[in-house]
Amino acid sequence: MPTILVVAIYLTAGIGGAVLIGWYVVVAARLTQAVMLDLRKRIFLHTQRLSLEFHESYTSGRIISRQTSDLDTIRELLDGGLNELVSGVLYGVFTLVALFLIDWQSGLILAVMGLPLFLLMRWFYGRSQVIYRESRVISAQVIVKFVETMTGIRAVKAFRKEPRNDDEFGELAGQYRDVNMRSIRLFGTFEPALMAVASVSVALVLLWGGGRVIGGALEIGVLAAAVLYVRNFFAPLQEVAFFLNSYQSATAALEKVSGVLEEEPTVPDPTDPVDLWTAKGHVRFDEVTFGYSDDRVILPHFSLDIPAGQTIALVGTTGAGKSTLAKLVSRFYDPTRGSVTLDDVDLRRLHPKDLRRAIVMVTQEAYLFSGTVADNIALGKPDATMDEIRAAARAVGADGFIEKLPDGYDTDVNKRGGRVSAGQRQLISFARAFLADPAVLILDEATASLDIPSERLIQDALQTLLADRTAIIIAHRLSTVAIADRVLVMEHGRIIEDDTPAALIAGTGTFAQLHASWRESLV
Ligand SMILES: Nc1ncnc2c1ncn2[C@@H]1O[C@H](COP(=O)(O)OP(=O)(O)OP(=O)(O)O)[C@@H](O)[C@H]1O
Repeated sequence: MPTILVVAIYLTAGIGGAVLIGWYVVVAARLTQAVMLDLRKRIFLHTQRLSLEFHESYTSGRIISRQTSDLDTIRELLDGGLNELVSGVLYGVFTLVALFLIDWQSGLILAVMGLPLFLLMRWFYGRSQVIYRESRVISAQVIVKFVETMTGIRAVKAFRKEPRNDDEFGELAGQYRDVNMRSIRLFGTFEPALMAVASVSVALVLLWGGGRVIGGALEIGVLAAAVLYVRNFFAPLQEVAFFLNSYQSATAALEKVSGVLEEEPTVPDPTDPVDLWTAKGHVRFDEVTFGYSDDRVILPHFSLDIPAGQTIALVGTTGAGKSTLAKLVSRFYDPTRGSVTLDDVDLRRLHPKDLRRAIVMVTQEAYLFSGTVADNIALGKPDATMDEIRAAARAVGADGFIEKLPDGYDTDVNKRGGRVSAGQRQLISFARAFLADPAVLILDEATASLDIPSERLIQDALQTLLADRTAIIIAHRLSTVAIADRVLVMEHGRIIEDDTPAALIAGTGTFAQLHASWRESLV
């Protein structure tokens, strides 16, 4: 009868254990996936919200490594590490208690051996922290190098940079291998040391217990059980060490991820925004001082008044601060001192929605997102109808080439055959801006990379695009300047000339000289 009872208990425990494990696996997986989903979304939303200043200094490769390898490391801990820790600790505690109950002296020996065990664990924990931090940094550098090379593949090929890149990547990948080897070597030292502590503990229990068995103070069966318990105590510690290993690796990754999540936008949304539903487009710089860093001022005490509806052309030597001025009008950055206003409202107080609707910047790169041509134009007004999209394309003269594309407006811009030229890309981005219909439009060197026929097409498109709105054009080509009402010549963050194109050409200043040499180059 007792045998049947024992067997029944054993069976019940076995089946109960299996059911619990099954349940645990599902619940743990659900929890892990929920945490990962949350983290993944938070990193994306947060990095997208961060200001341009962050993105101009934090390379895209580093952001990618936060989203990929760092998150994977955290997932590995949640996936496997936690149950190892829980089962390891429970197993260890139960074994120790059981050992004390059957023979307290053996239990005491094991408790004393806890000191070298603790020291060993602490050493391992400290070392692995250093190694995994290093590993996260190098792993990010490997991804950065890869992303940078692939993003700049045209420049890489043009300058035959492949061999140098191979060397640099090989060097980084080698460093990554080395740091991984160090973590494996650490484990390789830790495991035998753990086994040595276990063996010494068993030996001590055997020695002390053996003496007592010979003296008749202890039964041989109890000694055998004590030795088994001591061995059992150490067995799950390896699992705990595995946990510590993934824990350290995940902590290093989490440090990196939270570093990004703790970044605050340097251009914060206003707490008490002013509504400006229909902006007129009056832009003013009032005693603005700005620098990207504290030690270098780019725009010193800069003041400028652009009445609504005026078209301004910004001209000047490279590095004069033209793009910086445009970034301040778009509120990609805030001034260090002074203010930039739209219709007399400080941009810092404008509701972000109103700001984005009122001020649009078209950059030289004219980025097209994956999707159709129509999708890309509709970016300017997400709820636009197909008729509005077509009308916008027609207005800037983009409809001709779009209709010739394999699927017209439904052509996927990233698919073969859907690829468009630089000028066509520019026209699509003009159509996008036209549809957005902002009160203020900024064009940053929009025509710099075009050939003459495309440029002419674009000049026509520009005329339509700029009508009835405030426009700031940064142009190196003087042909673009001709359509402006007013030309500003910038140098070292200051305006040195400010007049109509005709008046400046007639004068003897910098612009007149620039214009004269441009005319000569045309002959
Ligand atoms: N993100 C940045 N971080 C630090 N310095 C910057 C940054 N962007 C520009 N600068 C510096 O600010 C100065 C003005 O740059 P800006 O791009 O405004 O000149 P620009 O007149 O538009 O020149 P270009 O005609 O060559 O585009 C330059 O000296 C440049 O080095």
